[in-house]
Formats: sequence, C-alpha cells, structure tokens
Amino acid sequence: MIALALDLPLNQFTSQHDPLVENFDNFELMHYPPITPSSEDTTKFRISPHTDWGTLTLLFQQSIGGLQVRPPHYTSPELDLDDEIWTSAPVFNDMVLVNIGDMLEFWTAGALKSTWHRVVPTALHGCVDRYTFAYFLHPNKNAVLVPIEAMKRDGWVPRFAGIGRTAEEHIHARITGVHGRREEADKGEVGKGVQSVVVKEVVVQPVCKEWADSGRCEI
Ligand SMILES: O=C(O)CCC(=O)C(=O)O
Ligand SMILES: [Fe+2]
Repeated sequence: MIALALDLPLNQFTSQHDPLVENFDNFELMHYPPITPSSEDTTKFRISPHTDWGTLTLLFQQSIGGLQVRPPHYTSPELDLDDEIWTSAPVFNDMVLVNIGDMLEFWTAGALKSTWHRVVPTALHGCVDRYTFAYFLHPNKNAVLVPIEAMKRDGWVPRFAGIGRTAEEHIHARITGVHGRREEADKGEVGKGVQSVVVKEVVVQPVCKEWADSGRCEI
C-alpha cells in the first residue's frame, strides 16, 4: 500500500522484506511498572525521544496512554527535541498503531519521516502496569539504504551519516548510538534508551486516594 501511495512498483518494498532472507524482525512485550509517589521516575520519560530503527513498527497498546509523537516537520539533523510540541497518540484497544521507521525515511529521501516518539508518565501510570506489544518489521539485513531513484530530491539532509549502508550496518550503528560510546555514534542515533532526560512539565498526579496512600490503586 505504501508503494502504491508513492506511485512506486508494487514490489518496491516487499522485495526488500523476503521471509527467506535473514533480518532483524523482533517482537517485544514491554512492561512499565506503576510509578510510585516516591519514585524519582515521576519526572522522567518512560522511554526517551527516539525513532524506530526498522521499516515499520506495529504497536498494540492498552488504554493507559503516554505515547506522544512529534510533528514530522524537521528537515535538519540538528534536532532540538526540547522546543517541540508533542502530541499524545490516541489509544484504541482494538486497533494497531503503525509507526514509520528509519528505513522508509532513507528509501524515500525523507518523504516519509521516521516518526519521533516518546512515552511520558500520565496519571494512570501511577496506578497500573502499562504493557505494550510491538512488532518491529525490518528489511533483509543486506538491503541497501539509499533513496529510491524516483524519490530522490535536492535539499534532503539525511539524519544519519550512513547513506549507502546496509540495514545491518544501520542497526549496528544505532545500537552503538544507544548503548555504546557517544563519540562513536552518528548524531541522529542517540535516543531510545537514554533515560536520563528530565521532563519538567510532566507530573504524575494521584488519581485516587489509595494511590496517594499506598502507591497503587484500583481502577
Ligand atoms: O510503549 C510504547 O508505547 C512505545 C514503545 C516504543 O516506542 C519502542 O519500544 O520503540
Ligand atoms: Fe519506539
């Protein structure tokens, strides 16, 4: 459908996602324990701003909320994540939320943007466990990350230094960005996993008396 929408050959992307070729697809179950009133985490991101590394991410969420997205108007690798207006993503228990990842941004020369997103604490995070299922769809690990000929355009500034790298090289670069030494990482790659940034405007409010007393409450 994405190929169709972009007027590209219908196998443009499916050919890069061959089930017989090794890839980095993974399926994660994430658990965010309730935040207790005394917890320092009440002022921090639950997941700091990042983009996903693959082609698409399918998110199966509960109605707890907390996921926010950044409007996709950036053009420069010099991102200022602090001055942005973030929009809360709607949560529908019976729907799948689809995020565009880095690979599609590479291939479409930024016409499709890898969605910046983060998870912030909301009042409900003080009361209940938050669970998310995420399916991270990745291309063949030897897929090459260059803009598709028909999508090339002047003026596109790639966020990553790695135009022409393979999907596997991109994943390794991003892992280094998150877990490795910062000076070895591309600028755009520092993000997910960096838990030390404080969100000053977000305060978790107790939504029920029990929570204020015990740190847990019944919904
Ligand atoms: O838990 C969520 O809602 C988002 C998780 C996420 O962005 C990720 O794991 O990449
Ligand atoms: Fe993500």
